[in-house]
Amino acid sequence: QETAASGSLSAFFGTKSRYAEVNPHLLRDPLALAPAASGQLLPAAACAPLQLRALARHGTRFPTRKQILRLGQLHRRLRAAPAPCPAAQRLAAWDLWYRPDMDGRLAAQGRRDMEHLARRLAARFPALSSPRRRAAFLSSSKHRCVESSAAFRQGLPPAPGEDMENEVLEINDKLMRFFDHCEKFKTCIEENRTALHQVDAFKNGSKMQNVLEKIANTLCLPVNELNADLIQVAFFTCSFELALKNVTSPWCSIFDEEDAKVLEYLNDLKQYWKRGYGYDINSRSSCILFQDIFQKLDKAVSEKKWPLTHPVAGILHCSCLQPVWGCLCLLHTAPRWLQAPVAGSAGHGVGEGPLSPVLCISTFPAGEQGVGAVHCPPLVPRGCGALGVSRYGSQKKHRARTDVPGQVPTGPRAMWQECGDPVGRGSMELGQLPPLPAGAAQPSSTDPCQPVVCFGPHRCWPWDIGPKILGHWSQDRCPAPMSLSRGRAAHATLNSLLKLGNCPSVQNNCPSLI
Ligand SMILES: O=P(O)(O)O[C@@H]1[C@@H](OP(=O)(O)O)[C@H](OP(=O)(O)O)[C@H](O)[C@H](OP(=O)(O)O)[C@H]1OP(=O)(O)O
Repeated sequence: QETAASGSLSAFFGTKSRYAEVNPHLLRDPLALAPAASGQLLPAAACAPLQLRALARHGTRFPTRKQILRLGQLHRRLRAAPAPCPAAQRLAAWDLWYRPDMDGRLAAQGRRDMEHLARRLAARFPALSSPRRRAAFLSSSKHRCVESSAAFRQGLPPAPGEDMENEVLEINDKLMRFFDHCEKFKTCIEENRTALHQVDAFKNGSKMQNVLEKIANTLCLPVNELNADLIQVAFFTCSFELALKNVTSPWCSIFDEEDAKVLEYLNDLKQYWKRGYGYDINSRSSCILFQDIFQKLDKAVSEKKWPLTHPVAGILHCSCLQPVWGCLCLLHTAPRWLQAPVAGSAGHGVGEGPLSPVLCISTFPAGEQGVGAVHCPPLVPRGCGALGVSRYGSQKKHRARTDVPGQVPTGPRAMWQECGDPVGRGSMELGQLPPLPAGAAQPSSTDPCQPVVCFGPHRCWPWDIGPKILGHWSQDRCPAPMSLSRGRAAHATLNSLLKLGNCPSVQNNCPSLI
């Protein structure tokens, strides 16, 4: 019965899915290459790859500290008052083997994931991974990513006569955890308590309440002792036990498929509003990585040198892959999400299954017609039409995106230009700014992460100098500019602006939150 439970739930684990979920053949043979998807345009055999940039999420990890502490809280509650319900008894007797210091660390399964991934990539691109060519590694500073990079290296053919220990591993959080370095993202989304208001609304809505009541009943607990976070961690534990130990945990037995859909939707909502199309800055925060990739690919294409430059593997987080996918228009798209009214309804808006862990892009030196960007299986793009392999040039310049957050990407818009547009949606024109005070930095025209404050449609300033510039403006004429009150930095700026009596009439460069 429990095996059946885990089997039917595993389609709803979202970002916590075990990797083989998207490629079930890997359960039988972890080195088997996925067959080409039907209709996929693969590079002609005559094409020789020039350069490979792979972005991969780290291998299977333990839960983060935050989730382990939540699980401990629920487990303690179940142990404190052994209930007459069999499910509660089973869970109380379950061995809580996670410790807070496991905090998202790479697990043994994660090391295998990465080694096997490298071996599959090497088999797919033999010319790029020959022993003569050393790979370079970029990694986020998180231990799970650093350890994943080492495991990935183990899977590549050893370079003869070279000391693998001395190979290049660059820890680069500006590229591999770009969201931590994007001021606008931090201000408007990360530190802004209202940015995920739809997630909070869903947690407190009727769909979630139904799940809470069912589980409370199953566990013989008062419903007011449960909440969405506790139920979610119980569900995550079901997924972690499957991914880490390949077992069906007793935690799975308290959920049925209807509950799983609601919990999948809850996780999807977080990803959508924090990493996906919910806000433009989510994908734009990845511009620095996006540009780095395409600049290096451009160089490889223009130089067409042989032997070729090193393949570069970047090991990072799901939270980084999703914005990059957003830039490339590869994320599961929004319409089904948005059809679901916000508070308390779900079901039909549920996401579309597990996210793929790897995006890799490579270029082929066959001239304009043959230059291609390859999205390694198992990435199945949604919402932008069939895209297994696409022309490099069109991928770079013409990925369709929408101007309306959360809607289906439709019209073509040059990503290059988007990444170079600091405010977006035409709300800033540098040429029309009033003169900057002596010594003040001009807002960068290429950094979408730089927060700016706008006064009037064409008067935008770097966040920190706005108040100084406008100190002389007239007082007492402004209604409270509510649009500025988002996020900690926004509050700080707003306070100083109000003291100065200025009238910030447009926006703080945060996306609209309603
Ligand atoms: O597991 P959670 O819920 O703690 O969320 C993880 C994040 O923790 P946070 O929400 O910031 O406390 C976590 O953030 P940190 O790297 O710990 O700052 C990651 O973003 C993680 O993604 P990945 O597994 O590293 O690819 C996140 O995992 P996903 O949400 O991508 O599954």
